[in-house]
Amino acid sequence: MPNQGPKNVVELAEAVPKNGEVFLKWEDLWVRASNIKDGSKAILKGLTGYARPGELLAIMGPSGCGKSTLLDTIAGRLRSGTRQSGDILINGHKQTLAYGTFAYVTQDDTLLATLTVKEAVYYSAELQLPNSMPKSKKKEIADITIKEMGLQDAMETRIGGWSGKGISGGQKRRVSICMEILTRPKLLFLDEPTSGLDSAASYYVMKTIASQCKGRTIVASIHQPSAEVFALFHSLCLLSSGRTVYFGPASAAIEFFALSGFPCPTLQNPSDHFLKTINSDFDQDIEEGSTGRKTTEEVINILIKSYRSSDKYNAVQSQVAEICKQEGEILEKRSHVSFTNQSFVLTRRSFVNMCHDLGYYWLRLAVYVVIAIGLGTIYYDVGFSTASVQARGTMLMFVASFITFMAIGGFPSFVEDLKVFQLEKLNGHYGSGSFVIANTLSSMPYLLLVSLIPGAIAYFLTGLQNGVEHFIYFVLVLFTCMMLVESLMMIVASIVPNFLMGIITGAGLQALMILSGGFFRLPSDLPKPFWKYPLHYVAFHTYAFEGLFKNELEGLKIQDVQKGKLVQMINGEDILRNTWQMNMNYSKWVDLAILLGMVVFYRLLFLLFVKAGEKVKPTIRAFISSTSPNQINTAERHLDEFDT
Ligand SMILES: Nc1ncnc2c1ncn2[C@@H]1O[C@H](COP(=O)(O)OP(=O)(O)OP(=O)(O)O)[C@@H](O)[C@H]1O
Repeated sequence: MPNQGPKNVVELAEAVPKNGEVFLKWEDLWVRASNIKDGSKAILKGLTGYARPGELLAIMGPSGCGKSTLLDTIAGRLRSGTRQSGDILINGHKQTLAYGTFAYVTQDDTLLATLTVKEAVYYSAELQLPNSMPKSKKKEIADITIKEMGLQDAMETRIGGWSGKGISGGQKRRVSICMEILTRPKLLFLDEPTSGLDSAASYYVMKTIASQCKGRTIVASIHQPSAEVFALFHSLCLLSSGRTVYFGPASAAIEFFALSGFPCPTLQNPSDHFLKTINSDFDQDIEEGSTGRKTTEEVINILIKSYRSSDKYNAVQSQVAEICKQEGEILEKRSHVSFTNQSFVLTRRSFVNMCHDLGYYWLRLAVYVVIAIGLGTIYYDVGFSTASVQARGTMLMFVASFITFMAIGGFPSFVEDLKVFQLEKLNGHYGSGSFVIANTLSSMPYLLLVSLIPGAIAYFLTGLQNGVEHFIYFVLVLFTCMMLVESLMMIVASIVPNFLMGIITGAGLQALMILSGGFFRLPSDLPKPFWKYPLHYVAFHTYAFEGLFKNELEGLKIQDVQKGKLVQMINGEDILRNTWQMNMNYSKWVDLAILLGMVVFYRLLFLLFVKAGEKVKPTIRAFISSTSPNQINTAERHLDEFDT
């Protein structure tokens, strides 16, 4: 049975710290969106309503009527490009919803495709449930929640996504809900929790959600609920083009429509009737009692007028005034799992994800092995003649630039990771620092493998300088360069929103760095502005070429043979200085140290960009809400009111 009944819910409620109940009210809420193409338009037009503990409030309306915008606005996560005005009070106070005081299930399912349902929920439980709770208890809560969402049969199935088929869309929806209700939040927002679910699954999911209402405030936007699901709602907020058509007890909506002249036909699902009546996207005339047919726009206006003159409207106003008077507790931010624990759990999760995802490293390993064999056969046993100097140089250049360049191949997988991170960060599960640490640590063993195996094949087939130290140095430079390319791509991903544009940008940046690295044009021949200063010194390829060349030629004697006779032995150091114009004032280890320093710098830069985004967005939001009464100016209001 998917629903384990209220017993488990009560047990779980006791397992998490008890917070106070949450009363939410919004009054005269206006939201306008501005974009270059359409100019400025009102999305929400003077909405007033409330949500109370112990109740499930459903926001319904045709597609595009503003359901998600209303949820986002009351949850304090309105997207950029929008302005709002009006009051939103939580327990009678203007307060920002902090971590642990609420949960938000978004409309899109952003999940790690390679994890199984069980893994995804277990890791989420470890990340969200308090440090003090034993691991066994966290697992128990995760198991119960999985069962409540009817996912017990899919526990061992991969979630799946762009890289392969996994659970169904409806099951993904349930996994997303599952992960957000693990902490049994006092305030829960759900944006279309039943989209993609069949009618039975919708019913069970909504029944589970409704069964958790005790002491909790739940607001859900919903499309087309069945009659059985509709019966689970306590209150209904019906919207049309950002205006309230009805707000009040869900059970009284049928009567309201009937009294307004649009009775629900017998045997018709009430929610179907409501949505059909107020959907102006397909302007069909609607029969109204004895007065004949009306356009949908006319019908909506009749309903809005009818609502504003009804006792339901007055009841909402007095309920809102009542809630305003109750000065309840300020919601306390729940403490996060410790930073060390977050990093540890995320590292494990990321390691498993990388292992399961063929595209992250395994495919790259296979391609690198093929390329390494190719390199090894082309430069097979390169020898010690003067001709070998050029061969060694081009072979090392290929390794330092083109092999590392292909580390870009992991970008699509990283972009998927980043989406999950951004959502979980928004929901407050963990911070950017632990994500960066986890991603760095989990990728290291794979990068080492990807550098070691193909590196060894290419190194020994080519017959590069003998000695363990030389080989280890070669692998370390390859490993560090790959980390650098990955770090560079992380920075690109945090700035460029689109994955194709990200690949093009990352490839372009690397091409510029390869050009200025001192191989294709010797350092002294590089044009001074830009190519030499600063690019030659900024490009990591400069230090990679320098380190690998020094590693190969220092201590090596090159035989200058002419007409079968050995004319002279040339010192590798002389070749480095005179032919390749290498800076010999410092050792190859300094080059490696510079490369490692760059890895740290790039990762910190990524963290900074993510943090900057984190800081800027709330500041903008705070600015919007602090100046909210004047944000939508009077002229705009008049225009919108005229519209309504
Ligand atoms: N930031 C924005 N900029 C411009 N327009 C926006 C913005 N956010 C929302 N809109 C527009 O506002 C309207 C309402 O959007 P919203 O996502 O709230 O609708 P919805 O009722 O949740 O729709 P659906 O049921 O299809 O998800 C839509 O026409 C949408 O295009």
